[in-house]
Amino acid sequence: MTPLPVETLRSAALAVRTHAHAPYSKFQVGAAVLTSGGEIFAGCNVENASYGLTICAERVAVGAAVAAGHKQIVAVAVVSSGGHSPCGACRQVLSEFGPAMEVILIDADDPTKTRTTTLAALLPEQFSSGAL
Ligand SMILES: O=c1ccn([C@H]2C[C@H](O)[C@@H](CO)O2)c(=O)[nH]1
Repeated sequence: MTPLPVETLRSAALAVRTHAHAPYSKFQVGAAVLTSGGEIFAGCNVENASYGLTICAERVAVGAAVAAGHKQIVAVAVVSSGGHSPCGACRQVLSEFGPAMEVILIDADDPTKTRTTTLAALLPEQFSSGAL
């Protein structure tokens, strides 16, 4: 298996995080997804004055990949203060396009503090098209 371009994903996630629209929570998140073809798409969280219409960084990144015609995701890098893992909704949306993807979690306060897990570990017994 080809090694993951962790540094490139980390740079993309760190760069896009600077564009986060997070005036309410002040919690900025950047995400970068890697497609099976090697392309990288990035997204940041986009909050809204209504609060409930906020879109997470991971889902913005997935949307960018899909909008560009890429539906197979092999890895996602997420950067936030503390290096937190994706929320439940994002785990489910990510699973649609890569149930076995690698998940790289980066602490924005110290980007050398990076840990890697898998979506299968974060979301066991994924609900998928196979159920329908
Ligand atoms: O997985 C997550 C969890 C939260 N957020 C964003 C949503 C909101 O803007 C802020 C605080 O929840 O962080 C993400 O982007 N991804």
